[in-house]
Amino acid sequence: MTLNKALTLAGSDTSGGAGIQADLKTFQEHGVYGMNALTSIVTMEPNGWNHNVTTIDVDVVEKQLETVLSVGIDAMKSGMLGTVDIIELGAKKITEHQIDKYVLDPVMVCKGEDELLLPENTDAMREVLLPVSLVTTPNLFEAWQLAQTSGPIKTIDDMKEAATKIYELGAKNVVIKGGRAIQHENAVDLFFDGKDFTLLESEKIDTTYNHGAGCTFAAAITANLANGQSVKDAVTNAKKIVSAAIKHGWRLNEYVGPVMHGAYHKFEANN
Ligand SMILES: Nc1ncnc2c1ncn2[C@@H]1O[C@H](COP(=O)(O)OP(=O)(O)O)[C@@H](O)[C@H]1O
Ligand SMILES: Cc1ncc(COP(=O)(O)O)c(C=O)c1O
Repeated sequence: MTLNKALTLAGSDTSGGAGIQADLKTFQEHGVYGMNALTSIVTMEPNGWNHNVTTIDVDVVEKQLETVLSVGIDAMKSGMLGTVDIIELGAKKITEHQIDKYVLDPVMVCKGEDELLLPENTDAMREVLLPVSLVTTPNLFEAWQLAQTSGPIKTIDDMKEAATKIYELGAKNVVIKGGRAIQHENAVDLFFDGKDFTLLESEKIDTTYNHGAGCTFAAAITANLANGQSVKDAVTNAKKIVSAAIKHGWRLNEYVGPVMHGAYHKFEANN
């Protein structure tokens, strides 16, 4: 038996809910063999849970990418990338290795923190990663930054405007995650393939235990693509996975509640 293979180029969330940990757990849930190239390590201070980010040297990131790409992959995603050098390296490898199933999760902030990590990273993602992506999955804040719309995205019409701009920047498919913040009764994501807008709706869950939701969503899309699904099916099915993961989110400690990555298959797949 062989398994389809996926690569995540992302940071390590030492607390286990987001980052490569979320990606590899989600790949596993989809029967996909996960491999990774680590870009950064996020640690938390026990007193207050403030985040510290240590970036991996770009040469070491390149060696990891070469290791995985020499094996061969069916799909790839990226998450927290750390520096412009790593972003440019990612784009170069995607082009050189003709990776056509690449999902760009343009991670700019950790949940609950509004401050942009590094503005130059956003510019580099816009310029070199959007054009090589098959799908990109910004949240409302990230879509605003990538599309450079006049103000924050609040409504479905705002999402449509931003999705159109991000498509024009080169992403072949755009999913803007409305989540709990969008002005709508449901958690609505907007899917745009350059032709049609599709709203993906699920019940808005009242929880703060949502750490890792964005990573889990993008990883599920990547796994579905690795397994041969169309982009639209991959995104639609990933929405079910992340909704269940949020619904069953849980309290890790007084500071953070991760999603339950495997909740869909554990609790809901047979209902
Ligand atoms: N409270 C919520 N209830 C239901 N779905 C949600 C909720 N928050 C986020 N989602 C969904 O989870 C996925 C990830 O979104 P989000 O958490 O906004 O991403 P990110 O982690 O990048 O900020 C999206 O499909 C979004 O609609
Ligand atoms: C390594 C890493 N990647 C990505 C994220 C983003 O997580 P989320 O999926 O909650 O947006 C975080 C947040 O803490 C992180 O530590």
